Amino acid sequence: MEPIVFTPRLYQQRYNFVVSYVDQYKPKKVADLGCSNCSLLRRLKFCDCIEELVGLDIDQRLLTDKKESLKPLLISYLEPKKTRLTVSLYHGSVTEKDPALIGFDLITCIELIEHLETHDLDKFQDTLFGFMAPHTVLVSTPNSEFNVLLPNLTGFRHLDHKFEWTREEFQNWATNIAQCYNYSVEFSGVGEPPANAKDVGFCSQIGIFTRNYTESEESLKEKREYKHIYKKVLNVVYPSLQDEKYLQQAVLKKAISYAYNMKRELLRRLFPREEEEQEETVSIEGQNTSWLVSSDFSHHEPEKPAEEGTYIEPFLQGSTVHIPMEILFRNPKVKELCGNFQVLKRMISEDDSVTSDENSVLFDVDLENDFDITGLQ
Ligand SMILES: C[S@@+](CC[C@H](N)C(=O)[O-])C[C@H]1O[C@@H](n2cnc3c(N)ncnc32)[C@H](O)[C@@H]1O
Ligand SMILES: [Mg+2]
Repeated sequence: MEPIVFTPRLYQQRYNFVVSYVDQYKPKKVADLGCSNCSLLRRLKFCDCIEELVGLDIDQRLLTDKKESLKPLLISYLEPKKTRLTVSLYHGSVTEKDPALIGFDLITCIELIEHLETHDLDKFQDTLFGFMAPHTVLVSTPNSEFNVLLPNLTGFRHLDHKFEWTREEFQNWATNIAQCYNYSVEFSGVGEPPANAKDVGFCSQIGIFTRNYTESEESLKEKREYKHIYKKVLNVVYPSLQDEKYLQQAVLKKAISYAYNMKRELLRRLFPREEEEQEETVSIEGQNTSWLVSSDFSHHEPEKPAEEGTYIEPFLQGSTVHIPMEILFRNPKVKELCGNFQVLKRMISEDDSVTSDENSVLFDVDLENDFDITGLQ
């Protein structure tokens, strides 16, 4: 029998299933039970909707080894997300009740249940559906009917599996739970069988449980009072635009590079290099060329005064280029980040790396050396 090759790999298809669910339903609080080497968590941390991401596993060594991989990368500091993301890892058992896992929108259990002994499975289902009671649960487990297609397989797919269920067995288990804990359940899967063996079903079967009720504040309050028994292995808050420090960095990066480009454009227009001047003249032949400003910089005045003392065009005064803040606020990204003009003004004026007066960002220009204003260059 030919070995079956899944593309993408089967485990990736399971993760893709979860990520597609997250993309579609945008849960904010997500936990992965039996998170193992944290591979799924590493993918989920890029989902912008998630604000709290938690992993739980009974294997402490694995969590300790992998926790570094969940810390923010340099890019997270350079491009902070809009929402604040907290990532935590806990060492503990899915059979134990701990308030750290209540109030979640989504809890995933990917290839976990078949690793639990029957008495632990009973405790687990009460902990998950009765205590944690998230809005949605995704459970994946092997479909034993698919095993006939796996060459050389004797027994279970993994040495640590305590059972492998047919579709009927899994669906009976899931339907009973749904009834008992007031959830609805639907079934799906990943790992398509080959065309000539469609009747065996997916290689991994998946149950999607959705809670039918809204949990009361009173019930949540009661659960919050349970003793904490999981051991925290990691708790890290990602940089985000919710933090003033990172918001200011992002605003400055956008606003100052925009201001810098305007400065360059203004100087290019005031002091065109010979070849550029010719190019510009050729390209706009037959059109009005009066904007090609004279290089007599000392007499260059701002074009349109807005209110008294405020100018809405960049201008050169002496050897300083003024880029009025109103112009910076016209940049859509700057506007989106700041929300209002006063925030932009405050962020720019508070930062020591930017020279500004009340109304403008200022750039000093070395006119003699950088531009041919004397005709000697
Ligand atoms: C097959 S691995 C699943 C890995 C991961 N979910 C994935 O899809 O890549 C099963 C994981 O469940 C964990 N596990 C087993 N029993 C557990 C328990 N009682 N509580 C928490 N985790 C448990 C194991 O340590 C292991 O990391
Ligand atoms: Mg397994």
